[in-house]
Amino acid sequence: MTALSVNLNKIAVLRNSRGGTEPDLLRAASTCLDAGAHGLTVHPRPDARHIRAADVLLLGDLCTQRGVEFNIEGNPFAPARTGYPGLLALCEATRPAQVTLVPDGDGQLTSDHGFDFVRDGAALQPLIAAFKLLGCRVSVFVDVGDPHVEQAAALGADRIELYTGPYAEAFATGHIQPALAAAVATAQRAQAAGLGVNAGHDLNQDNLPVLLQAIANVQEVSIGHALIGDALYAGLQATVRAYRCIVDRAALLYGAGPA
Ligand SMILES: CC(=O)[C@@H](O)[C@H](O)COP(=O)(O)O
Ligand SMILES: NCC(=O)COP(=O)(O)O
Repeated sequence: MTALSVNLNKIAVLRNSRGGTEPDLLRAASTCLDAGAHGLTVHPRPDARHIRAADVLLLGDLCTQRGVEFNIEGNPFAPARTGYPGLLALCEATRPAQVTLVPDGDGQLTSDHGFDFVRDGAALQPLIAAFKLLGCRVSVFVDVGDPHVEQAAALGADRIELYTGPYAEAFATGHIQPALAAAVATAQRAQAAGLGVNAGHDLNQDNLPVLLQAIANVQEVSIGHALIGDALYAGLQATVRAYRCIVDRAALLYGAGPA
């Protein structure tokens, strides 16, 4: 079975836009778990643009209480700075079930590529070992078509996360087959090397079923952007009705009647 881990970054984006505490991240997280999510994902960025270090601690506690998987994503090479203690320190404090290593830079709008194992392998190896010493399963972000995907196993990783952004883009344009076939081939090579396969980035209700049909044994998908967007559409009607009830009732009680 494929586990669904909900990425909460976008809830934090909305919260931070007003500088307060709403929408409440823990309430959103609990709602996701109540609805059946198998786990929670966060990708705290060093610039603290959405998830902050304090959020990671609280969500880690929630996952422990609820007995579900917590997945922290981030760049293991990004140095600590004010407001960001570094990925290893965050994992030391929260002991997530899984850490997903992603080679993203500060200037990136979002994650947009996997590791270059030839360039980064030697530096990654001791870091992977350090995360495993903390008891974390280690997954590494990998490009579809990476010719060195087996290196992830040699470096000590347990899983790869297939970067599905290009697949999602191909799906949206209707030219699915080459991107899908490449994703299947990379997943199969990883599995043959003994790695588990996770997948994520820009997955949605349209492209996810096709991916899961094509790739056997995807162990986890982490989904945030589309899922939180869908939640807005799914909830807007009921929410507007609720506010409309309030203004109509007020008009009846205190004003000239409903508009
Ligand atoms: C690794 C990955 O694909 C996701 O974590 C994605 O990067 C979400 O991060 P943002 O929400 O910051 O775009
Ligand atoms: N690892 C991918 C993830 O957590 C969510 O990516 P997205 O659905 O926000 O693109």
